[in-house]
Amino acid sequence: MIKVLVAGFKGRMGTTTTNMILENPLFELVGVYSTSATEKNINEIAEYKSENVPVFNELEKINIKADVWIDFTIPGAVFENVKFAISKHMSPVVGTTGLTEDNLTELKKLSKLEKLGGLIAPNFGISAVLLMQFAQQTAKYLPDVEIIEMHHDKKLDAPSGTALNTAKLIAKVRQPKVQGNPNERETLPGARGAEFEGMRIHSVRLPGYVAHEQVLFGGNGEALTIRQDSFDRISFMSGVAVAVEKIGTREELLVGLENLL
Ligand SMILES: NC(=O)C1=CN([C@@H]2O[C@H](COP(=O)(O)OP(=O)(O)OC[C@H]3O[C@@H](n4cnc5c(N)ncnc54)[C@H](O)[C@@H]3O)[C@@H](O)[C@H]2O)C=CC1
Ligand SMILES: O=C(O)C1=N[C@H](C(=O)O)C[C@H](O)C1
Repeated sequence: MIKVLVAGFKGRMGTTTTNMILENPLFELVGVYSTSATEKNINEIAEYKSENVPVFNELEKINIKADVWIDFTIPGAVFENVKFAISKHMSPVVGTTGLTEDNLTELKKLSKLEKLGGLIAPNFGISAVLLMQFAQQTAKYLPDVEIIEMHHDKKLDAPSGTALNTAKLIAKVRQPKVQGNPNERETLPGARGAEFEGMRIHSVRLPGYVAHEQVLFGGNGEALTIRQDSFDRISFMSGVAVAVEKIGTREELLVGLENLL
């Protein structure tokens, strides 16, 4: 069985992930971590009363060994968490957003030194992975593009990791260009959204939403819109399970679930 630790286990994604790990016969939950936890064992939580899994609320006090460290925490914590996991030879499987390019470079270096597989996935949902691939393909032919991401109103970061990654993938293949009227002027600041390499990214936050993205392409007298919707956090779980199963066969840190599919 693959031994798993879930960091951020009390959060929206952490709870769904903890349940998935407990239900999957290939996985064994050997520890959970959250800085906000007050319990010593997960069985103090009514929903998990028949389980026996230690709870940690400080990184340095984590004294168990897992094969895989799953991280769904917060942008401000993920870098230190992943460095810790790698130093203890636990393969990181990370959904938390907010890692910078410099962070990624350092984590890749550490994984290589440790000869340890790991995955950072901006999105574990297959619909989002496909959307990013289709968008990258489309941008070769329709370079005028705007991205709209829509999320629940508890989300901390904007734009979403998925939207930023979509823009990065598109930027790799499209001719650099600044879109819109060169003389355009915002009469309300922010009206044109965030700018990434000439593309605009718009972030919507509303109750009732989970995670959604539209990529809009415009051409001469035509347009193409690509959209994906995660209506439920269960949509991310098959991607997380694939990553946990396969990451032990790798010896480097990968970015993007498509590398394991
Ligand atoms: N890659 C993907 O497919 C997905 C990624 N996400 C990302 O995952 C992250 C978590 O999202 P949610 O579960 O919605 O957030 P959440 O706010 O519900 O959960 C975060 C949890 O982390 C805990 N936490 C805070 N600091 C911590 C630390 N230093 N160490 C351990 N735990 C800590 C909090 O107490 C909280 O319980 C976000 O960055 C989000 O963008 C969310 C959904 C899918
Ligand atoms: O915070 C979320 O909910 C999500 N975060 C990730 C992101 O920022 O792209 C993945 C998904 O969009 C859900």
